[in-house]
Amino acid sequence: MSSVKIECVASEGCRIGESPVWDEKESALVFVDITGRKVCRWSPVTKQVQAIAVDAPVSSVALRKSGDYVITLGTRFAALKWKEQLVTTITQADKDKPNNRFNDGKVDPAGRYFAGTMAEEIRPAVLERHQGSLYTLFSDHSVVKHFDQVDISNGLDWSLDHKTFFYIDSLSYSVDAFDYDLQTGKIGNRRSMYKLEKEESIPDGMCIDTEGKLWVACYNGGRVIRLDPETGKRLQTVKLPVDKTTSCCFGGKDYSEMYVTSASDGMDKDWLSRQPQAGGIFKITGLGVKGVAPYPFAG
Ligand SMILES: O=C(O)[C@H](O)[C@@H](O)[C@H](O)[C@H](O)CO
Ligand SMILES: [Zn+2]
Repeated sequence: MSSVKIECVASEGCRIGESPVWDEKESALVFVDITGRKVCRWSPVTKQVQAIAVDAPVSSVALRKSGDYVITLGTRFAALKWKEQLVTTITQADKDKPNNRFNDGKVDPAGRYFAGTMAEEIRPAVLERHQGSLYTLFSDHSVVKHFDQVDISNGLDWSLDHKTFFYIDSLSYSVDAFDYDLQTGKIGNRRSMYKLEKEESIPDGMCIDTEGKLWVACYNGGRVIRLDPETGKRLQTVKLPVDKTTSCCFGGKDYSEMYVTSASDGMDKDWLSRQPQAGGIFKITGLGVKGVAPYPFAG
């Protein structure tokens, strides 16, 4: 634990960096800048970020079995062809809510794309409440709504045995668990697994490691925390040099490195001058634990 090392690998300065995903085929980290309206790809070899500009807030990106990516764009699920820089709509959600947009999303172990919505923020964490819903995009491109009344739909992942779905609605300050049916993609029996402490602030994106423990990025908390879903206890805290840590994933060789995205939206000049790396991408090594490869969307 003492050899934990944190490095800012891309300091381009996202407005809201989010949804980091390791793309093994490309040996690169894919992520989005939500309000910057960009899908980005960072190569550890060139140390450069390539970006594709899109026409709406892009809140998550996922791998696709057929190659390339799927994204949540505004209130749409869309396909993104990287080389061609081509975005095509798959389907739209929340048609009756023009002020909404998608937020975090992730593909389940069976290849279904889960993503939730929220009202557009007036400023960070300030928005019309209860406007969001959680959706699944199936491989046949049909969409199912699981529930509504969500404030800020955020981090999600599945337990190693695929029997539990973990989910964060940020303004509940809770990491929740559901029973998960991998056969059908249905969720049920919601309960709180962990309540954030005050200095941890707002729970945002999360990912699971190969020991079945959850890593949660704490927005305004400047940290990632490792939780034990069995006991509901926090096992570890890793602090970062920026407050607005938004999400995390494992990547790199054998998924032994952790990547953390961050945001700069909502910070004034003073705050930004104290944290010049705000909006950067961070690599954490020496955690002594590995992650699970991301699942590609099956459709
Ligand atoms: O990164 C996200 O998931 C949201 O889009 C952000 O806006 C923050 O989470 C939010 O401001 C804090 O709750
Ligand atoms: Zn988020």
